[in-house]
Amino acid sequence: MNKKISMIGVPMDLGQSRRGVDMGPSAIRYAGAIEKLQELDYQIHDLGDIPINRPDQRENLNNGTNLKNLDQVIEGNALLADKVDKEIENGAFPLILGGDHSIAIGSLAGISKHYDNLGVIWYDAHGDLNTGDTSPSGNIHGMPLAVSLGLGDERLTNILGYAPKIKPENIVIVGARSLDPGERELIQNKGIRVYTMHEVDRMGMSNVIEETISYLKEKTDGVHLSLDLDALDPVEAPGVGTPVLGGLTYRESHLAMEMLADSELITSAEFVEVNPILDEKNKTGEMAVGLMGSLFGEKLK
Ligand SMILES: NC(=[NH2+])NCCC[C@H](N)C(=O)O
Ligand SMILES: [Mn+2]
Ligand SMILES: [Mn+2]
Repeated sequence: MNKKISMIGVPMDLGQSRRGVDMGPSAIRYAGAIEKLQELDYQIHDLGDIPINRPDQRENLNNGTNLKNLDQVIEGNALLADKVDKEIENGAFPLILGGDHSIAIGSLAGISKHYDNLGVIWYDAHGDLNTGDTSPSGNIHGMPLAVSLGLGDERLTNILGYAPKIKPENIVIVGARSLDPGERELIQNKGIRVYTMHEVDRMGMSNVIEETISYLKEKTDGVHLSLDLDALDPVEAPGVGTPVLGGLTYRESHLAMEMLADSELITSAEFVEVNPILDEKNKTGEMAVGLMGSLFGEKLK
């Protein structure tokens, strides 16, 4: 793995409706992310947080659409995309801390520029494959994967001036258990590979990740891990804004991260949706750091 990591916080909470997820980057740092990675011999450059324009009085600048806070989400993601782009150019591994999942729009915009066939592992209870037309909520954090496929509002899909960012056959979703009708249709039509909780239960995480690795290995030249903490079961990881029962365990997730570390496939990553206001003593932030450790090669022997 690239030993040079650039850490970028994105205190974004405008892609959804619950306050507090803007404190996610602080919670993850406070749980010891930098120390953990230093212990593993990485050289960490913490770039601090991207400034997010969050007026106290939420104006809901929808810009004539049903997408909540569209203007501010675009603004924040454009800044993030630029920063990520530059860090990769400098030879660093971008490690992005959220913030709600809408920030994957900016991450992927900045990352994918550098690859012909970027793979994406979307570790999430949700598909985040909605567009303005299919979204039940208007929350942009339910749309970043669709946006990255080039679907939805052009101001989102076109960040950094190109689209699409990724190809459907280069995506693997793991842990899904809440998919809206429009998302299911898209998965079918585009042939996106999804391991729902049903497959995880039947096959076991070990086989799921083994298949994921061999599926992506052949055709990608880099793989981004987008890890939404709500992939984990909310009994274990309560600090998330859109919890869904029946999720992945912390142990299972560790195994997944360890196998990904061994594969040496991952070239960028983000940890999103940690909401310390909804958490219990920063437990979810600590889990994010624990999983990060495994992803970056932490071993007991
Ligand atoms: N990143 C997330 N937690 N996304 C939750 C999305 C929930 C729902 N599918 C929606 O579109 O509103
Ligand atoms: Mn989710
Ligand atoms: Mn998500």
